[in-house]
Amino acid sequence: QYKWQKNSLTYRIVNYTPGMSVSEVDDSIERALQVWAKVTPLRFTRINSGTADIMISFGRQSHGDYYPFDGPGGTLAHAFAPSPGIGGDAHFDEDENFTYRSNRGYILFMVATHEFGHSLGLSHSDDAGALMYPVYTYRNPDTFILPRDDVNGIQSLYG
Ligand SMILES: CC(C)C[C@H](C(=O)NO)C(=O)N[C@@H](CC(N)=O)C(=O)NCc1cccc(N)c1
Ligand SMILES: [Ca+2]
Ligand SMILES: [Zn+2]
Ligand SMILES: [Zn+2]
Repeated sequence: QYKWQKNSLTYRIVNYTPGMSVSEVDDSIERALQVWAKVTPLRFTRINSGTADIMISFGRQSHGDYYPFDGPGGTLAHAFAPSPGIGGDAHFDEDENFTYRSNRGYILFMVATHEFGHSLGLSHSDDAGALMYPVYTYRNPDTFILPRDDVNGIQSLYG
């Protein structure tokens, strides 16, 4: 299964990161999902208990799957391609400095939008301007526009 077979998906923010307020994390996650919803028929509904399609959590080092994080730097987060169970889930490396807007540290909104691309079935792009390019580059979250390569990628799956 390489994509979701339904357009209505649930998500749950399982825990939070100390460096940001609850509302900043909630807003970053919601806006990241909306980036993809805007260019597809996908719709995201938040639940606050039970198992969602997309379970979102922060963890460090070994955190319950076979892909332990690596401390500050290196891997910032990872997400699993669509499938039952862990598919769709997004994990963020607690040892990173995630921020709401400042360019010191990693903008959670940007990292989350990238990770949710994976959660929806996208792999990395070799287009250096793409959000799905493997390496993080700072972009102003207030003026962010989803690059054409990413729009084409997601619409080839859900257009
Ligand atoms: C092999 C993967 C587990 C690497 C991992 C990733 O791609 N996660 O989706 C990751 O954290 N990659 C780093 C690469 C790095 N350390 O620069 C990254 O920044 N990914 C998040 C990201 C966020 C926003 C934009 C882009 N292009 C990439
Ligand atoms: Ca790391
Ligand atoms: Zn993980
Ligand atoms: Zn990635």
